[in-house]
Parts: sequence; C-alpha cells; structure tokens
Amino acid sequence: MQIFPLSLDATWQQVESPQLCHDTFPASLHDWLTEPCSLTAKLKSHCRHFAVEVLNEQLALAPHALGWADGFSQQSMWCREVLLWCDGKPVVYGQSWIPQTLLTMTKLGNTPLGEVLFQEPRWTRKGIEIATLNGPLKPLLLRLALEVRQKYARRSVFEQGQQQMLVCEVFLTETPCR
Ligand SMILES: C=C(O[C@@H]1C=C(C(=O)O)C=C[C@H]1O)C(=O)O
Repeated sequence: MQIFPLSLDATWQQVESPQLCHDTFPASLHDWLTEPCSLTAKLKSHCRHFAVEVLNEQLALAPHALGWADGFSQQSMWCREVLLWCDGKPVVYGQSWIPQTLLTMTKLGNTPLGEVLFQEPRWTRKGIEIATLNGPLKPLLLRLALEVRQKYARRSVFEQGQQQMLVCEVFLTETPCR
C-alpha cells in the first residue's frame, strides 16, 4: 500500500502565539519543539549513533504552508521523507519540501538535510509552528511497531531570496534521547 507522502494536515500554531496552550505538549519535548538551530545537530549531541533513513522521495504538490492558498500557484516540489534514528531507535519522522531547482538538496541520500541547510547562512527560518497529530501517522507507526497514539510535531518555512523550503519534524517518542 502506498502510504507516502504522509499527510501532515493539522492545526498548526505559531510557537510564540499567546493563544497556544503549552499544556497540550509534553514538557519533555519543549526544548526539542522550540530548538532554533538544527535538530540533526541536537539529536547527534544526545546520542552515540545517529542515522538518516530515506523512506520516500518524490515530486508532489506542495502543501498549503508554502503559501499557495494565498494566491501563489500550487507548485510541484521535491518531497523527502526520512526517519532519524538515534542509537537504534526511530525518534523523528522528517518531511521536507524542497524546490526542484535545488539539485544538491534533492540528491542528499542519507546525508541529513540539516547538515546542508545550516551550513548555508542565507537560509533563514521564518518561525516555528507546532501541532498535535493523530490519524495520518498510523500507517507509519504500525510499520515501525510503535504505539498508535497522538504525536507532536514542529514545522518551519526556510527562506532564501525567492526560494522557500518547508521542513516538518514529527517526534515519534516523548523522550527523544537521554
Ligand atoms: C532541518 C533539519 O533537517 C533534519 C533532516 C532531515 C533530512 O535529512 O531530510 C529532515 C528533517 C530534519 O529533522 C535539521 O537538522 O534541523
């Protein structure tokens, strides 16, 4: 059964929003959800062995977060879906939407996107949104033999000039690394 790209439709809220109810999100994930720098770097610093597994890469129509609902034409982008493994445990599902023209970023293989993105200071993060996710992750959780329950996620648009990229990260556990 084709399960990718997973839908990450949810009620996304700006992490700085005064309306955001912080109690909805586990305290153990607070620093992970709000990390301003590279999540790859943070995970690496908290585990002995870090690995990226590519689950799926394909061209697909970009999601609403990239602005097409506000009058932009909906464009086809390179969708990259990965698992980030720490010490043999799948801790994050990553879904990134990359402009087709960024050829190096569409040919990353098992190199973490974060390693390339944060080397390039012209890319700036436009803020962090967070959400709780339920149904859409079920096929992935079943495939990984993980408990099917609510998960917590963050996403950011990164911008460089006219180019935009969307990076979404779903935490598969409430305690990513010790
Ligand atoms: C954006 C980052 O990149 C991470 C690496 C990813 C990848 O290799 O595709 C995907 C999502 C992120 O968790 C980061 O490190 O913050």
